[in-house]
Amino acid sequence: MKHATLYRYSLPMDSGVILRHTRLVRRDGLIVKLKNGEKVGRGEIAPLPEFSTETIEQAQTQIELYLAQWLESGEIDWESLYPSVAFGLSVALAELEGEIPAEGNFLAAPLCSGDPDELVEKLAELLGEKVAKIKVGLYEPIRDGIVVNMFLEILPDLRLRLDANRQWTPAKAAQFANYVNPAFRSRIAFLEEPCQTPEQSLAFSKETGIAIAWDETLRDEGFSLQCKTGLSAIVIKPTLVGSLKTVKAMVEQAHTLGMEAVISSSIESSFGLNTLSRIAHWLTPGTVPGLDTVSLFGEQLEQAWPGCELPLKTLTDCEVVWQAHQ
Ligand SMILES: O=C(O)CCC(=O)c1ccccc1C(=O)O
Ligand SMILES: [Mg+2]
Repeated sequence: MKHATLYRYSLPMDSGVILRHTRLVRRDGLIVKLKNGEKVGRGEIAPLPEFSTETIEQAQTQIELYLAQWLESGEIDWESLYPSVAFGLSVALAELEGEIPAEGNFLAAPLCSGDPDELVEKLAELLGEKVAKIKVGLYEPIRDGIVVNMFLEILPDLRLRLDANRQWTPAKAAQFANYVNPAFRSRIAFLEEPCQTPEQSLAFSKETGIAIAWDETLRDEGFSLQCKTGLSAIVIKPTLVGSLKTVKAMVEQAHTLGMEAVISSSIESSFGLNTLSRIAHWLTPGTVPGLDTVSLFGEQLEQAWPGCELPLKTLTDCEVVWQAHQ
């Protein structure tokens, strides 16, 4: 007997979470639970406002339709699924078959504001590679350059991931680089999306010697991954990209081209982050994932993130919005 249950959650966020131009006050998402005999599999469907093309309402309507089809025939037309639905459903099906190893990689690269004391404290606790992520592009590029240079100067074993989310013109990107000592630039593991277009970002990397990474570019219409001078990594957000099969293909393609592939959070709940840490350990075992987002929440869901002491809501506390069996 097959059984499907869809839970809807709504978790409070920490006050300061801003996504592009929207304050994220609550995080809404779905947990799909599949049962087939004694086997159980669960996945999270959580389109991210300002980044996903689909809304939570559209995702819920679609998964309800596809769960009915799964119960009836088991057939799924993956091409027509929204990325967040494809990812969550593919995880639940993979979990049914025990395909995703239980062990997770919880050594997430700490996401830092610009407070040196906070970063020094977080890094002291880090086991493994001392790599941290700093968002740039929110203030003047000169300030960003001074802050990044300071971190690299005071912490000689630190490597930094930076992320400008395509905020800079070429001139602003050059201003930023001018304040980063050339001797330190090799410890910038990559700068995600420095400029408004991929072409400008590649030119920036060639001019400054600072390695870059694709994040938003992976989701541009008609994108295909190619080896480029200065392009050292891709940052894969499974909730924004699609099914596990699609994610695995992207990781394998990046590795074949000699690039790093980073499994990255789309601000899923602690339940979803636990799943992503297992996928990261499974598909990208030599790479620190970008999953340090649980502290953006006011509450955890079903599975706590290691070391996080936020209150834990269980699935039984969530609303069942759809269920059926065959
Ligand atoms: O990648 C990480 O380390 C954390 C995830 C992250 O930075 C992020 C989270 C939500 C939306 C966009 C981004 C981003 O990488 O641009
Ligand atoms: Mg990014």
